[in-house]
Amino acid sequence: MTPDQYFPLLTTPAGTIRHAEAVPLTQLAAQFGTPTYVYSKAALVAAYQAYASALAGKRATIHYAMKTNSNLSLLRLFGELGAGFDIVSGGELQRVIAAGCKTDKVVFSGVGKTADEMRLALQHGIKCFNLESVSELDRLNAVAASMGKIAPISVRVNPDVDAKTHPYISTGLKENKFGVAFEDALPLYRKAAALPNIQVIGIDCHIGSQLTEISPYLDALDKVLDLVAALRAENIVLHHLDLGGGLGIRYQDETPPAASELISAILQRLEVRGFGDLELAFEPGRSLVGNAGILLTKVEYLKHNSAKNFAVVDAAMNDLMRPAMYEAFHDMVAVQPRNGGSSGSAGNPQSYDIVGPVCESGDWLGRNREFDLAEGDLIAILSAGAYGMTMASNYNTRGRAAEVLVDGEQVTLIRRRETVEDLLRAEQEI
Ligand SMILES: Cc1ncc(COP(=O)(O)O)c(C=O)c1O
Ligand SMILES: N[C@@H](CCCC[NH3+])C(=O)O
Repeated sequence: MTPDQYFPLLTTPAGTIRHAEAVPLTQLAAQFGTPTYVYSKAALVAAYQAYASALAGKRATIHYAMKTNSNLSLLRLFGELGAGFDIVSGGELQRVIAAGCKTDKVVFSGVGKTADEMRLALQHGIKCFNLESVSELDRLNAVAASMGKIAPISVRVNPDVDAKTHPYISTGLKENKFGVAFEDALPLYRKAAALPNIQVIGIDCHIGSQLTEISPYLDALDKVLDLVAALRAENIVLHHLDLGGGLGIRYQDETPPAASELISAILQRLEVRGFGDLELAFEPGRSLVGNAGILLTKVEYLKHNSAKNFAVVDAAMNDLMRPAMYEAFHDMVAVQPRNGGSSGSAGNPQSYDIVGPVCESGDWLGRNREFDLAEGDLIAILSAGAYGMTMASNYNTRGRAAEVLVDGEQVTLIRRRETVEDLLRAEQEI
């Protein structure tokens, strides 16, 4: 796997500077500073089109799971391409509105929806609430009644299948907090169908994230279809089937199926089981943005002791949480490889731990990486478009990174770097 297969990272003909599309990363660092998230419009569009073309001719909606990366410019781009959104908070709905996107293709997931969030979603006429408990159903019915509205719902079913992913990002097992246990779903639907301010419209299932195999999807689908059939027998007819998100990407050596392979396997199973007529919904996140983004960072210091070589960079766990949180692997490349080496390892390579300036031993971004480095060098951390900026924090009073969108030769700053004034403002207002 070469870096260009993760992200359109190009090398100049002279082999000296990596580019994001047509723009040298050195130029972006000089213009916007570091750390900076850089996204490729071409990569975003290609990832979306992979789903859209696999679903061409079908009644289906792609709801971008915006928790993955909720920058307004990305939302606008996906909205223009035809996407709806999967949200998990009222704040995310306000982002959809701020981006100028339609709210009638929004599905609302999450185990803890507040009454205020329900009200906001009902005011804006979202497509569907993906319900995760019986208490939530009662609350939604009451909120909708108080507004004189009917709330459209799906039940998010927890099919108890092993998604074969990291335990922290598996959501479809009994012990996970998500969804309604398979055996409780039918009674919940019966109850929902009888409530005056609820309209049953669909069924939903999301079994986890960073899935690299098709079989767990099909196992979940089979169980969900059993429920659809049981509901039909009781005259509870569903209009759509939402299979969630979860498709993995390649960070290192994973071999996830392409979106087209996953979708064709799902469509085939639906046909075989006699449910080819169901309208479909998907909630992809990571597979749309993960490999469309990098985090550009600068080496501040090289530090050596008898056990380790450290490259202290200006990005940290507060910018990219995934290594600290899940021991996740993110590949890295030198922006100006020395001596023509692709990762900067051709001259005097050494094994480095790439660490940030935050006061935690867990503040590392990569371990035992071969690099030929000097202080001041730039490193591109790959596969950083998903769950990067959205999980960033201000720990150590560090302003969050800038975000830049590249489209060919065109560069747009889509979020400026946070200043300390930004961080102090809410406290000084009191
Ligand atoms: C309900 C729901 N839908 C969609 C997603 C998107 O998942 P992914 O980024 O793995 O595609 C998530 C996150 O795992 C989720 O919780
Ligand atoms: N935040 C996780 C994925 C969580 C998925 C949310 N349901 C990650 O970085 O991989």
